Amino acid sequence: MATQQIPVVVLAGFLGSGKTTLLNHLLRAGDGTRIGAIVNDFGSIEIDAMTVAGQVDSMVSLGNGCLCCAVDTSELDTYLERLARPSARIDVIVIEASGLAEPQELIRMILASDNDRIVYGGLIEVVDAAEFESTRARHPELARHVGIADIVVLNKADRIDDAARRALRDTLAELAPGRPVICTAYGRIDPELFFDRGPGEDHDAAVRQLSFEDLLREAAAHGEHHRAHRDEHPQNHRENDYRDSKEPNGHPGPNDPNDHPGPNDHHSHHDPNDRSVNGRCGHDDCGAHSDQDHAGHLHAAYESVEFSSAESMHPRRLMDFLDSRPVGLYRIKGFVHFDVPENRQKFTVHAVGDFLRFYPEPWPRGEERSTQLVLIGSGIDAPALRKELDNCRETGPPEADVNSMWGVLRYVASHDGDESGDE
Ligand SMILES: Nc1nc2c(ncn2[C@@H]2O[C@H](COP(=O)(O)OP(=O)(O)OP(=O)(O)O)[C@@H](O)[C@H]2O)c(=O)[nH]1
Repeated sequence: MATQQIPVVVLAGFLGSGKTTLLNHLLRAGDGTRIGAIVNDFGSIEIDAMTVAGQVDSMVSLGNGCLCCAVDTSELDTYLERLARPSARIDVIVIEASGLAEPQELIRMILASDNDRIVYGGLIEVVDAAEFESTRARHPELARHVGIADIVVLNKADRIDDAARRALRDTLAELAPGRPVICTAYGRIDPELFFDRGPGEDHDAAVRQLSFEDLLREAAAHGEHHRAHRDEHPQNHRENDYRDSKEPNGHPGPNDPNDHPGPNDHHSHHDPNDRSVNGRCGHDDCGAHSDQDHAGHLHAAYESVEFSSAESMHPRRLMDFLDSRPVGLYRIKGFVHFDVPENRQKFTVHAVGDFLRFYPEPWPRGEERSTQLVLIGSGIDAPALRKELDNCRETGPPEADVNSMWGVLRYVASHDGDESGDE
């Protein structure tokens, strides 16, 4: 018998636009809505997954590489299956795409799933107010991503002035006609706009948080294994097979679309009916349906470099590296360990274009101090970047003193938006 289906919302947006920040806000402000998060990192060190894992128990990570290019979607199917299991009592599943993913490919995967407990819940496209126009000049396909969104979040509104904000709103309204454009700072949106469903009456507060370990245990109890799943459900794993939507009117859209322009809105831009007979998503402008043809995908032009070090980093040498980073190196994220008196916290670092911030916090109990960085860019020299970072390590007795921290401390900002850093 049909039960209410769980909406699967795709959270997309270019590198560093604020997807993880928004997701963490939803997880904190969800007001009892049980959110299952699936995080897709581009680099093999899963920085986003680590950040989100601190906020939510029901989180699974699809690391390394763009999910949109997965020829074998069984991993996604497996995770959707786990999160949608009635015992998980999840109200909504959010997939945070990598900053280079093609959202229409993710949508296609969700629509193609034969899991009848889930339903595609809409695309939220996060736009970096400070970077959008220059990024769009380099990647015109971003306009297409905005064009297929159900809700556009104009994030980092704090970084531009009123006139620029008005101009951007107009541009986005043109790119996504009829779709709501919501201006935010630090992704602080009203969760009601995204999630139609509050917790059901049968939701016992005591069991509200189900840990990922619980999900794994449950999976083990069911003898579930990635391969087993594939063997059991070979129909899930056809390659280049675009099935029709399982349920043409599958959107739950419990909200009155006139009340809440949420992604589950019946007027969603992605009505499953809006698909041609071969099951493709039906958008003329999608242009990237072949699993082999990713030349037009954003990530085709980008590569990621991972760097890890058990040794502490010399702050001045690291700042020299960051200050002289090549233009193509658009995104850096990770954690840095400095062995400097009074500065031995975990320094989370984010660079997005010219933007650079450090966020010092105590190291979580039991977490080994180390530096882990992911660098993402276009036309970058990976071996040279790794070598430069290697040179920032303190391989002998720590040389850095408090004074050498000044360069770093100039860029310290708190997570809640205290913008004290220089640019
Ligand atoms: N000033 C400002 N900074 C923001 C805002 N939202 C996010 N940031 C900062 O932007 C940086 C990147 O944010 P993330 O949430 O990690 O961005 P993302 O889209 O998940 O990044 P990728 O997954 O790498 O694509 C972090 O330093 C955030 O603190 C905002 O509204 N204003």
